[in-house]
Amino acid sequence: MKIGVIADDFTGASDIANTLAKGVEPEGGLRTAQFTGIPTTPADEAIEAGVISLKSRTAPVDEAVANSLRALRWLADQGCGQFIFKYCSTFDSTMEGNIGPVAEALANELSAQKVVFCPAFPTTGRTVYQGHLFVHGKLLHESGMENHPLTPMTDANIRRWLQRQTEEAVGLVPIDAVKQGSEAIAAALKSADERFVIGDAISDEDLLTWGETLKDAKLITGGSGIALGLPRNFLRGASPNSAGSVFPGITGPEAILAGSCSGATREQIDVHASSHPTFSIDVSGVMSGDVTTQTLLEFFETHLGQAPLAYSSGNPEDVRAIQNQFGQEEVAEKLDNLFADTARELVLTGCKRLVVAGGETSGAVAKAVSAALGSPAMSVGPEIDPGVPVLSVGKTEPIALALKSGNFGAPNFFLKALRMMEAGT
Ligand SMILES: Nc1ncnc2c1ncn2[C@@H]1O[C@H](COP(=O)(O)OP(=O)(O)OP(=O)(O)O)[C@@H](O)[C@H]1O
Ligand SMILES: O=C(O)[C@@H](O)C(=O)CO
Repeated sequence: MKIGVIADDFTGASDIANTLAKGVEPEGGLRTAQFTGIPTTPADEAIEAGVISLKSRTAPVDEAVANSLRALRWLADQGCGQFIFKYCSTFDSTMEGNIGPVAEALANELSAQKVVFCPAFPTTGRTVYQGHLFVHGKLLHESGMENHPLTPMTDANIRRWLQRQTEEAVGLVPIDAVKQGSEAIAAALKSADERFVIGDAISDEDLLTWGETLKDAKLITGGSGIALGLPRNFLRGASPNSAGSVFPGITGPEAILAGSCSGATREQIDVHASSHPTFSIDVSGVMSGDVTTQTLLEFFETHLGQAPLAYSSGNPEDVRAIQNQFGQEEVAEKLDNLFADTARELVLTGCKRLVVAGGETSGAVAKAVSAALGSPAMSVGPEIDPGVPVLSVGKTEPIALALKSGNFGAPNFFLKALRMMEAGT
């Protein structure tokens, strides 16, 4: 393995696995596998990029650090020489962490002198300018992310935000240096007094320049965009890598589960609901035990073949009200368990295509599904929408899985995902 990625959630892992598998023309991408948690056995030797999906974004700091270090050590054992700590393109974290403490631990373990932080992902509207994060041109804290149920982002100045989470001083490589090219970035990095440095980037071209600059960096941190230019560092001069280009279609029973409360997911639910059966999960009912896995399974069974969708997603006021009544962690845990148990039962009873929306929700579901199928490795198939590939899990009778980050995907994402799973490449 050449590149090892430690991703702090499952949709983020899928996102960067997609980027590494796709690469850019003419070189193409790397043979990439996404793992559910930290594998206990060595990886297939043909894999060039390994992405470990953790559920560490909102875990207690100590747990996030310990698991990230374990992941790093496993990836190092597989031969990786370069490591990426992948977090959200909206820098999802709290005042305490987990981005700062995890990055510190990884940097210390690798004795990395300079560590770049670049969440930019321009294709999905995330850009970093003068250390400020924008989402589709709006400052992060005015983009809707200020209402996130678990990690409300209330400051677009990510240099200041990261500084709250770490003892290391945090600097900036501004866009002027990036636009001048790789040598100017390298010089700016060298002359920066700080060990941690926010990297500006407002276009894919900027990210490719960063990729070239970071050719020999041991540790890089960011969104999936920062990986855009990395495969070509390994593949330049070789024939185009077509390893990931064949993905057999998977047909059969389908289900859609949405736990994300983001604006994009709620719009996708509305679009889907206009012509497909949907089940709105009553969260108070889940808390009281009136709504159970069985309730959801009955809904899916009744609507098999019609692209049925069950969702808990609510608007910010409803989410706040329910969290005030029952507690944020209690609600999240109950919903995660509900989605995980439902997914496990669905897969064990023949579901072949499963679409999931939301990072935490996807983590709970993907863990349950790969445990049910006895397979931690998922292979990366075609891209449905930017940042979301089709995955296949299981060796003999694989199922297709899509793990959609809350804010990603076109309004018709759910149907598109089910269709692409059938079509393959
Ligand atoms: N109606 C609801 N009320 C309160 N909390 C909810 C409700 N529906 C879902 N949640 C919780 O909100 C959280 C949503 O997080 P999740 O990571 O799944 O989505 P997201 O944050 O939009 O996605 P991403 O992390 O990919 O951006 C989960 O913990 C989920 O349990
Ligand atoms: O970077 C992103 O926005 C996504 O990959 C993500 O991390 C979603 O949870």
